[in-house]
Amino acid sequence: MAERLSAEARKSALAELPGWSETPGREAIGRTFTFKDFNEAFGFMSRAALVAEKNDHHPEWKNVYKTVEVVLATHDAGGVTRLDIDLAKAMSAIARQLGVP
Ligand SMILES: C[C@H](O)[C@H](O)[C@H]1CNC2=NC(N)=NC(=O)C2=N1
Repeated sequence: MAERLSAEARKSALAELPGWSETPGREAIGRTFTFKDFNEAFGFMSRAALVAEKNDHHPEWKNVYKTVEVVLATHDAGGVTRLDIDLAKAMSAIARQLGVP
C-alpha cells in the first residue's frame, strides 16, 4: 500500500501543484476546475476517469454545470499518498489540454 505523506511532504508536493490545496477538516487535497461549459467539464471528467481506472485510484468529485470540484485522498491509507499527487498532476495536465491553466 502507498505510504501516507507527512504534513511537510504534502506541503512540498502542493507547492508544485498550482490551484490545489489542503481540504479543510480532513487529510486530503482538492481543487475546483472551471471550464468553458458543461461539455468541456464532462470531457475532463471522462479523460480523468480513464486515468483513475487505469491506476485503480479514484477521485471524489462533484460537477455543477462547468465546474468540477475534486477531492483526493487514499482511503486505505487514511490520508494523502503519492497516488493522490500523481492523480492531481494528471488532472491538471488534462485541464491544461482543455485550455484551463
Ligand atoms: C480495492 C481497491 O484497490 C481500493 O478500494 C482502491 C480503489 N480506489 C481508491 N481510490 C482512492 N482515492 N483511494 C483508495 O483508497 C482507493 N482504493
